[in-house]
Amino acid sequence: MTRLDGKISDLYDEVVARNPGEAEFHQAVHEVFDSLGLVLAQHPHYADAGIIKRLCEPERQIIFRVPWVDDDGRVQINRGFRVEFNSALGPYKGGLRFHPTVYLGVMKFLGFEQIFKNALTGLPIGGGKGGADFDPKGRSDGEVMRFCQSFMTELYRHIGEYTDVPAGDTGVGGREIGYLFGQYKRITNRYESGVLTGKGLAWGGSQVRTEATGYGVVYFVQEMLAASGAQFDGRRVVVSGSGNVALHAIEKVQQLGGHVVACSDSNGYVIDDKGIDLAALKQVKEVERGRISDYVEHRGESARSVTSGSIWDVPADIAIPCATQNELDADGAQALIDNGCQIVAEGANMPCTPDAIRAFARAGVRFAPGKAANAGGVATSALEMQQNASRDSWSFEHTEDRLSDIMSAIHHTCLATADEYGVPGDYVLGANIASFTHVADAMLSLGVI
Ligand SMILES: NC(=O)C1=CN([C@@H]2O[C@H](COP(=O)(O)OP(=O)(O)OC[C@H]3O[C@@H](n4cnc5c(N)ncnc54)[C@H](O)[C@@H]3O)[C@@H](O)[C@H]2O)C=CC1
Ligand SMILES: O=C(O)CCC(=O)C(=O)O
Repeated sequence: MTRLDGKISDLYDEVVARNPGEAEFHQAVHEVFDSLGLVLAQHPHYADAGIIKRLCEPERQIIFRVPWVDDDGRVQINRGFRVEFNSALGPYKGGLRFHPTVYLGVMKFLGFEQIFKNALTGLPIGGGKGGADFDPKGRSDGEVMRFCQSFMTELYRHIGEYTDVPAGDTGVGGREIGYLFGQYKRITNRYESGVLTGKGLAWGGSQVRTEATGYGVVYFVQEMLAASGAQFDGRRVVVSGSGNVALHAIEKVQQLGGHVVACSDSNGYVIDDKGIDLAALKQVKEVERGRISDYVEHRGESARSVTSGSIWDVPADIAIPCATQNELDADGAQALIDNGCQIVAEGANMPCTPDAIRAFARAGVRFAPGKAANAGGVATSALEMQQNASRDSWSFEHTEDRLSDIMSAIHHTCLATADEYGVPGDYVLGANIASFTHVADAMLSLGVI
């Protein structure tokens, strides 16, 4: 990572020293700090009031044991987390991730990002994140249910409609939210719909929440194209991943006239010259829960599977990384640049390494950071909270219109802030500065807490 300037560099060194061994958290903090020099030059009072230090220290970090019994009758132990990072703008809000790579550093990077992402939505939600080092892959429904019930048996005492509102993330979808909500309801004897989002449509969920992150990132790209008078219009798009965010990003690109030619999972990627067939992909990933290579069997000659190399070698006008953190490095960025890619928008959280982002900037590739581009998911969660609070349920069309308006407003905020600070077109600086000042001003109003 590059060296930061002056006072902000000392603050960064302090964060690293206070949070040893948490590389992903350091990376997320560094990315935000890299934008703050410009703000502090004009508004030194943010540093004087200790706002930056306070922002880097979670308000509360909960770590707990999650014991459960597998199908063979063996006792399994996992570690659960909830990092309640910042509640200046509203109750802590952010997803739960179930994945074997989960540890405190990943939870803190995701919770830290969530503060700024949620601020950009303009909705009253603070930032938090949670999860467990549980691997749902290969587990039966019964095992997933018992795990979720045990996880909630501790988590329930920390969350609530006005306190902390978890949702899904990697490894946590509708099935898991159902089991978590069921256990919360049972323990508390309260039908508190607003305690979780991403619920089923029959029991308090919102239309469009499932689709929202993937649709939202594509709406954001549509705005980036429109800013230079362009449209999707048959442009070649590569989307990494094949989970919730990727599937719905592919769907929306296709609806808007783009041509998605490749997608992936952790085993490799597929290229389909005729364009990814979404029905076949959903069959493989959502019904059969198979590998991405199985897609080829559904498609015949137009598709092929690649298990070595990188999806970023596939020529594309637009790249939308939707899988996981640090999946697109400097080599991947160079391959995209060499093939003429013009736009990269992060559907996942922090999928591009700092070197990749610098390479895009040098090459003039327009780059949208996740905290702006993938904010549609959490924004629609906040819309779900609004519907729960008013005991209402909106139509798909109305909710999607709200999502599209929110993504357009975030795009406008990024560019307007970048202009204001003399860095036109810089989405990273625009997103970081706009969200930082929003949260920082709220924190200043609330006093030293
Ligand atoms: N679900 C949501 O509403 C939101 C998710 N995100 C972020 O989007 C990303 C994906 O999340 P979801 O789609 O919800 O998770 P998911 O669990 O539904 O899907 C993850 C996908 O990524 C693939 N994958 C994992 N590691 C990979 C690798 N190294 N290379 C290629 N593919 C890989 C998996 O095979 C799977 O297809 C995560 O970074 C998550 O934090 C961000 C905002 C909201
Ligand atoms: O909908 C939510 O509350 C969480 C979404 C999320 O985890 C994210 O934006 O990364």
